[in-house]
Amino acid sequence: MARKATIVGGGVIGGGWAARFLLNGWDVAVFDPDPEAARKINAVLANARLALPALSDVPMPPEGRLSFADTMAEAVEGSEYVQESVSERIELKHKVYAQLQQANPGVLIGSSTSGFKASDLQIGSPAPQNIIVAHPFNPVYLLPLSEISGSEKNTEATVQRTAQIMKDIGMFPLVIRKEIDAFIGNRFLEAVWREALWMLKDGVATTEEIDEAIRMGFGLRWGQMGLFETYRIAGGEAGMRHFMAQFGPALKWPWTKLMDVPEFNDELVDLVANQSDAQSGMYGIRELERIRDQNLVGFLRALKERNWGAGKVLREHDEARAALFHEGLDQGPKAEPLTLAHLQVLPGWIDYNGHMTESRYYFCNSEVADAFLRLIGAGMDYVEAGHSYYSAETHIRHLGEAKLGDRLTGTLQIISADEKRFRSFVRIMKGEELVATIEQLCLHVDMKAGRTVAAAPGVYAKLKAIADAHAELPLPQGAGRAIGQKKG
Ligand SMILES: NC(=O)C1=CN([C@@H]2O[C@H](COP(=O)(O)OP(=O)(O)OC[C@H]3O[C@@H](n4cnc5c(N)ncnc54)[C@H](O)[C@@H]3O)[C@@H](O)[C@H]2O)C=CC1
Ligand SMILES: C[N+](C)(C)CC(=O)CC(=O)[O-]
Repeated sequence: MARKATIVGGGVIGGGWAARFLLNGWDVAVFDPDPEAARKINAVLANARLALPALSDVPMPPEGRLSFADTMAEAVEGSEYVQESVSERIELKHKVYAQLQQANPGVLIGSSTSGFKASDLQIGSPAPQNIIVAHPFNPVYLLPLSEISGSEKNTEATVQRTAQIMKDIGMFPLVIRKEIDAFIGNRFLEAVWREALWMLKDGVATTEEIDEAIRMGFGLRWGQMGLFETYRIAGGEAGMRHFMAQFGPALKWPWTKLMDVPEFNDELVDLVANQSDAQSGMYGIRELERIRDQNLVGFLRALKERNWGAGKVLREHDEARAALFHEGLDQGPKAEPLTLAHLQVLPGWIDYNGHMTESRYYFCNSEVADAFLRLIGAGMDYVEAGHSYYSAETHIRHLGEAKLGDRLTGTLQIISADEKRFRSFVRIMKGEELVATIEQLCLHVDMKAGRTVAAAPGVYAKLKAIADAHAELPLPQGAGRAIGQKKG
């Protein structure tokens, strides 16, 4: 049965949380008295469906069920976790916790608050130990950070449970070691924000110039290394100590107006809002969200390739999902093709013809073949020890169409095998429909010597057992075929 999360407050952040939980397979019940809430959440969800699955080639679990509740009690019934995302008003948050805890006394409540401490949120609660901060960053469905901040009333077990829930939905829980207003991220962002407002107010720069200064330069650095690792490199070979020696004195120079705040009045609001309209008003907000999401997906995927920073979190989440997805795939030799992969057609797999692009058929075959190699004991350990199977020849037949979101299954039949090679026949199925077949000859190679050799006895024994079982099957239709062309 799917796990259930409750989202109270379905605005910008609640919508993002709902999308993250749903796309990770949780059922989600939303409570928000705003009559527009369902429309807004569905708009966020539509963008999230385009973006989140595109981070990975590992399929997401089946999407959870989204429901909108008429009361908070209904929303929280049977729920494992509540993410409170109502407006940033402490008395409103207190009111919400009172209702939630009355309806479901033991439920764990994480707050999206941008700055209230857990001990502020817990005031007046009969069960303060169950209220904790889980502060996300927008867009919640793409950015992994969730700052977990508890008070002395929270037990370590509660902190760890919240952190585990965040991990389960692909986030990076950063447990804050001391209670402070605004945690780490917003304390930092607030400093940057104040400086930006001063520069606007003083006529030093426009909103656009400030954004260019960030996105053309240090913003790119921060996304992958943060502040300290970046400055360590800036110290040259002598590293951080040299950096400190050179730039330490600047702490006393008048570089910043941080100690003061510009007056918050209509004039300042107009200045910022008008310049922002001039800079970006040609895009709708949902359109800007999609642009942002696509940029983030590309950036995050690049980090994942390098297993670095946020990319590492994505990779770990992929591995956890892949393990779940492929659970139970290990199969003994039987006179039937082995079902070895479950795949989902992702946004990046679609070509200009609106269906799965050619190279992904080869990718699907690789997923099936790699699962087969693991099954016979020729996985990564075997490769690292110096032996592997190389593809020598491949023939793909496209028999149907795979479209965005389709779930595909890959089966493999061994047509023939000996110590040095095997010939496989992979079927890519969409339900009962045969979408493609991929026939391949693989050679067993000593990677160092660069030549074919006999497989290790243990590997060959497993391969042979499967090949013997499959010898009872009829030769698949289309096996051994060359490209056919009817004379017209
Ligand atoms: N917008 C942002 O960039 C971020 C906001 N946050 C925090 O997330 C929380 C929500 O902020 P946003 O989503 O930006 O605000 P928002 O204004 O977009 O959404 C707030 C939602 O709460 C709903 N609401 C009001 N009273 C309610 C009640 N009694 N029960 C249920 N729902 C109720 C409103 O109808 C609205 O849909 C705040 O605590 C904020 O500090 C955290 C990270 C980033
Ligand atoms: C502006 N803000 C304080 C609501 C920002 C956040 O809380 C985090 C974010 O997404 O930048």
